Amino acid sequence: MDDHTPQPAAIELIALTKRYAQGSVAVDSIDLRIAPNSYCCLLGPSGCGKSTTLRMIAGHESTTSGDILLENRNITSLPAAARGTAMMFQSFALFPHLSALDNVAFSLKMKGVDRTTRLKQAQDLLERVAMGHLAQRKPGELSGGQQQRVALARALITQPRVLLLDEPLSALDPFLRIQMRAELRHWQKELGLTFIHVTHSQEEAMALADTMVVMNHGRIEQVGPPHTVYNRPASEFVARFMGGHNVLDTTDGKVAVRNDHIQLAPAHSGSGWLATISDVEYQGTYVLLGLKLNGTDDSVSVMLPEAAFVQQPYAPGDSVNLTWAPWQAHTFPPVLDTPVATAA
Ligand SMILES: Nc1ncnc2c1ncn2[C@@H]1O[C@H](COP(=O)(O)OP(=O)(O)OP(=O)(O)O)[C@@H](O)[C@H]1O
Repeated sequence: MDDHTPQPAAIELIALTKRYAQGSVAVDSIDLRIAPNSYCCLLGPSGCGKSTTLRMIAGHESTTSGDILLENRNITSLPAAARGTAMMFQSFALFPHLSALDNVAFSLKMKGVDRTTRLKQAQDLLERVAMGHLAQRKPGELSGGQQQRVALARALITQPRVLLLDEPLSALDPFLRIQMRAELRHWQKELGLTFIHVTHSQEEAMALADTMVVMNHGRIEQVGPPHTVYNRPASEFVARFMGGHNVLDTTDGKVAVRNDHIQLAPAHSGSGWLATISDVEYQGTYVLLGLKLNGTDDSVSVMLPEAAFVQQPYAPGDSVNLTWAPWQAHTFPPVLDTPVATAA
C-alpha cells in the first residue's frame, strides 16, 4: 500500500436501510464512513433511527437493504459474534451476581474457552483498565466509574475493532455522567479503537466526538467535527437541534445566529430588530434572556456574559434593539437530494 492509499474506514455504511414490518422507514438509505481510531457520536431526537443504525452495525437487527463494511470487509450478513464489533449497553448491564473477573470472562466461557485461559485473559484486561486489584468484587461493591471500566473490559475481551456504545451514560446522575464521559474519551484514545456512541445529548456528543453524525427522520442531516456542526449547521433542523442558535427570517432568507453573537441595546439607541424581553434567567457565568420580536410571535434568546448584564441589567418588559455582525449570520447550504456524509 503506498502512502497515498486512503486507510479503509473503520465502518462504512452504504445505502443502509431499515424498514420495519409495519412499513415505517427507521433508517433511510444512509451513507457514512467512520474514520479508524476515532470517536463518532450518532446524535438526534428520539425516533430518528440512531439506535437502529447502531444495532444493525452490531448485528442485533437485520438490514432491509444496503451494506455494512468493517475495514473493507462486508459484515452485513455475519452473526454479531463474528463481526469484530462489541457492544456496551446503558448502565453497563453487568451481571450483579458475578465478580468483575467473571463478568469480563463471561463471553469466553460462552465460547467454550477453558477456565484458566479465560480467567487469565480477563485478569489481563482488568489490569489494563486499572481494575486488576478489584477483580473479585461484585458490581454492587464498585463505584459507577469502576463499573464502567469492568463493562469496558468485558466488551474488549472479544478483541473488537469497533466498540458500539448505546446511550452508556444516560442512566447516570449528572456529576458521574461528566466524569464517565471523560473516561470514555480517555480509553478510546488509549486503546486506539473506533468508538461509535449513540446519544440524544448534544452536550455529550460535542464533548466526546471527533465526528458527530446528526440524524433526523432516518436520514443524516450533517456529519462533521463538533466545532463545524455547531458553527456551520447544515440545515435549520441542525441549528435548532444543537441549541444555542436563533433561526431568523431575514431579507436574505433564513439565517442562524448564535445567541451569544447577538448584541442588545436599549430600544431608543439605534437601528436593529425591535424586541421585548420576556424572561431573564441567571445561569452563573452568563444570563439567558428570552425575547419576543415586536409584531411577531417569534421568540429569540440572547446569552449575555454576567459582567455585561451587571453593567446593563435588563428586566422583563424592557424594549431593546437586537443587532449582529453580518458574518455571524449563517445561511444554510441548499438542500441536496443525497446528503454527502463522509467522515473518513
Ligand atoms: N422493533 C420495531 N418495530 C417497529 N418500529 C420500530 C422498532 N424499533 C424501532 N422502531 C421505529 O423506528 C424508528 C427509529 O427508532 P430508533 O430506536 O432507532 O430511534 P432512536 O433515534 O434510537 O430513538 P431513541 O432515542 O428514543 O432510542 C422509530 O420511529 C421507532 O418507533
